[in-house]
Amino acid sequence: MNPGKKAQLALPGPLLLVGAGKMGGALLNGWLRLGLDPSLIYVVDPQPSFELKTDLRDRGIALNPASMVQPKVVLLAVKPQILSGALKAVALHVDKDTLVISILAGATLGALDAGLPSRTAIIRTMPNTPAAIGRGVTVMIANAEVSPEQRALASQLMEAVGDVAWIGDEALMDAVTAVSGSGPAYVFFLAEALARAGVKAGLPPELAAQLASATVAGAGELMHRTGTVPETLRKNVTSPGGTTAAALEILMAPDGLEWLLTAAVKAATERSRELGKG
Ligand SMILES: NC(=O)C1=CN([C@@H]2O[C@H](COP(=O)(O)OP(=O)(O)OC[C@H]3O[C@@H](n4cnc5c(N)ncnc54)[C@H](OP(=O)(O)O)[C@@H]3O)[C@@H](O)[C@H]2O)C=CC1
Ligand SMILES: O=C(O)[C@@H]1CCC=N1
Repeated sequence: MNPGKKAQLALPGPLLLVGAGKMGGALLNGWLRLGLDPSLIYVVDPQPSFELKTDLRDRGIALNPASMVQPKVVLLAVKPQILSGALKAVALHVDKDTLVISILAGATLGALDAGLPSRTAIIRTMPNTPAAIGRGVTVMIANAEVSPEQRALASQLMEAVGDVAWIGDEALMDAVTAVSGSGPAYVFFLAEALARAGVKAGLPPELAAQLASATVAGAGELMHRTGTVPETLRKNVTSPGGTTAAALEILMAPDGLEWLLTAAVKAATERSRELGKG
């Protein structure tokens, strides 16, 4: 995380978070870590768990308020399957000065616009859960109603929790979702699978899990901190004729990991397109 961004994180008015689940909660955690004023945050989540209620109360954040000042930003973080119902509720809180930011997989700018008052400023984004620790990456696209100030505000909010990339072609959003939105799950599965492989190679389960988690986390951190491309880092581990080369012969075979990831990303891209069709 860039500590220089911390002091700049401020809102021009209230932010309404609609859906405080895994991703909405991750963004909320990221913003609060950076000192965003909790009194400006309102959360709507119809059936909050005891933990969520307690957590928000302890942080001084209003949950399901009976009334609120018109928000400057509405962050829509519900499941795509309930989009139309959620938009009906959100529309009540939207006026010409409100920026609606959606993080929903598949939900197009057109679909969002159709459920909101005409000429609503909308930004479609795809974040990921490392945002909770300021290490996410978010891809964004704005509709024509978004002002330069609203665009800057959205950048500021998402840059506060990681990297940001703006795109101009919405069709890319499905593949973006498949690579970075879902991507953390692939990496966590790599840690799970590596641990299980270690057990099959004879390691005690606890040690295998420790080694696999520390290796995935350490490798990611090394790439992050050095800024070195992954190919170079991989080659640095691979001694000619050594153990890594023996493993990579399997992983880099035509039907190896890249083949599997290509199929996985294709499946996720197609699923994102399907979600967009409702
Ligand atoms: N998880 C991830 O890594 C990422 C998710 N996304 C997107 O984020 C969105 C949320 O996903 P995720 O956080 O995983 O899902 P969650 O189910 O964890 O979060 C959704 C939250 O919305 C609540 N909710 C249900 N109905 C309403 C409503 N009418 N109004 C307000 N809140 C409501 C749910 O409550 P309850 O549980 O009681 O139903 C839940 O707390 C999805 O659209 C997904 O595509 C995007 C990038 C990454
Ligand atoms: O699995 C999903 O549909 C969401 C979108 C990206 C990550 N989680």
